Amino acid sequence: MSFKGVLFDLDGVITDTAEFHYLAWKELADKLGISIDREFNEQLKGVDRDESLRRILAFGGKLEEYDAEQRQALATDKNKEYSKMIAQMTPDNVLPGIVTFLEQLKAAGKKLALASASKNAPAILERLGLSHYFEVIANPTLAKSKPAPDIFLLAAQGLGLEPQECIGIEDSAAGIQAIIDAQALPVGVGSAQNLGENIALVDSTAKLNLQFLEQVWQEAHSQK
Ligand SMILES: O=P(O)(O)OC[C@H]1O[C@@H](O)[C@H](O)[C@@H](O)[C@@H]1O
Ligand SMILES: [Mg+2]
Repeated sequence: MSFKGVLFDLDGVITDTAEFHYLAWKELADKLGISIDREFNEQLKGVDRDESLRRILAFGGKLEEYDAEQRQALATDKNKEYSKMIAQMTPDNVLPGIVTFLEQLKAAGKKLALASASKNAPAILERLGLSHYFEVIANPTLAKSKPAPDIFLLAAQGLGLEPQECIGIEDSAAGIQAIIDAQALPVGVGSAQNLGENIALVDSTAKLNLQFLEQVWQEAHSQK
């Protein structure tokens, strides 16, 4: 038996919007007098908009200064900047190897779903010209933020599969935790230092391919 579905994160896996999120948050943080760097940014990856802002404010010791309504206004400002960046995106912004990988998965009859925390996900997939590969885009407004497993559970359910029949692909620590807790099989894009020692990893999306996923699946299931 092999896996039947693949549940994809978007930002940092399919396209490098992780960088745009960072730049937009950094601009806002600078205005608030809070200095964030790329190392701190790892804690924002995969996490939803309000929780990201809360983490930035807490990092600057200013969380108590802003109530939910003020945070909402700040998050809207950030999203305006971010929206300007994504409006410039084209199919050239798809990360290396991803189109070939999606083609391979489709040809092998795998079902594909998007399990992104981003409310901008449908617009980004459109700009990248990739919407038609995905049967389901799980709605993040119906799910608790990663590391809760909800968005992956929703994505698997949308495909009509059990999470145990799926592989989840993520670039964030929060997302890997969500995949594990959903009981799907995680594959990380990134370093063991950021994502953990005990999961299958690639250091570049160019290394994602069907054969690699089949191998990871067989290894995980032969250990049982
Ligand atoms: O603000 P958006 O587009 O709804 O995105 C929410 C989150 O989506 C995740 O995919 C990103 O990794 C986070 O950095 C981001 O905060
Ligand atoms: Mg991501």
